[in-house]
Amino acid sequence: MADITIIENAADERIAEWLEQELARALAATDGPVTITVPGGSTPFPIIAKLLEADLDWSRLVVWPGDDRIVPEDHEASNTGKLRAMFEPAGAEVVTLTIMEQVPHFDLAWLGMGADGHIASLFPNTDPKLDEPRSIVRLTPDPLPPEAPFDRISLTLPAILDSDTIAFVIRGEDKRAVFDEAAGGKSDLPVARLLAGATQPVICFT
Ligand SMILES: O=C1O[C@H](COP(=O)(O)O)[C@@H](O)[C@H](O)[C@H]1O
Repeated sequence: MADITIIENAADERIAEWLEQELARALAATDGPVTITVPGGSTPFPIIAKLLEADLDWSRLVVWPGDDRIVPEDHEASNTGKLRAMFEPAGAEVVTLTIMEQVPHFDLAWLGMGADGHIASLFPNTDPKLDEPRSIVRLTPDPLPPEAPFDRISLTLPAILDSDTIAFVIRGEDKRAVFDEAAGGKSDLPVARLLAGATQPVICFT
């Protein structure tokens, strides 16, 4: 079972500071690129806005959306479009998630979670597996989430787990209960399957 550290009631500034430290450490450890995957939805963007105030060598950061909705990048539901609009002016690269991409090892895998226990776009109905041979898959959530009722593209569990550290931001009591059950091995939701396969440190900001 994963080694999970929970940081309670973390404000966006606190999470951005932690991300800055992680990125600074990774950048200092190499002359090459530092590669992270980040979530979409709504939770991460105010945190990313704070993070981008940091004085880092953004030109060496490669950002992979962990998932996206199958919509044009200028659609309001596009995770990639929002990430590109934020990270690219700072000098970072934002990858377009397609099933043709070769997914690298991530210095950091940052995840959100839905109240249904989905992570990235690995929804419960899609039965994500730890031994999935593909790194990126296209999926249809069922039921379609009303806030973003679109087909999806997503990193798979093995692709997310190929990372040095996993960080979650889980806001709200309903999500927290789902996360705690998963962390305790008491559910079989996608988040529980990921945690069951995690051998790296996991930090969860609530
Ligand atoms: O649809 C999605 O939802 C999850 C959770 O989003 P949140 O706004 O409730 O935190 C997100 O992690 C995922 O990337 C996104 O596509």
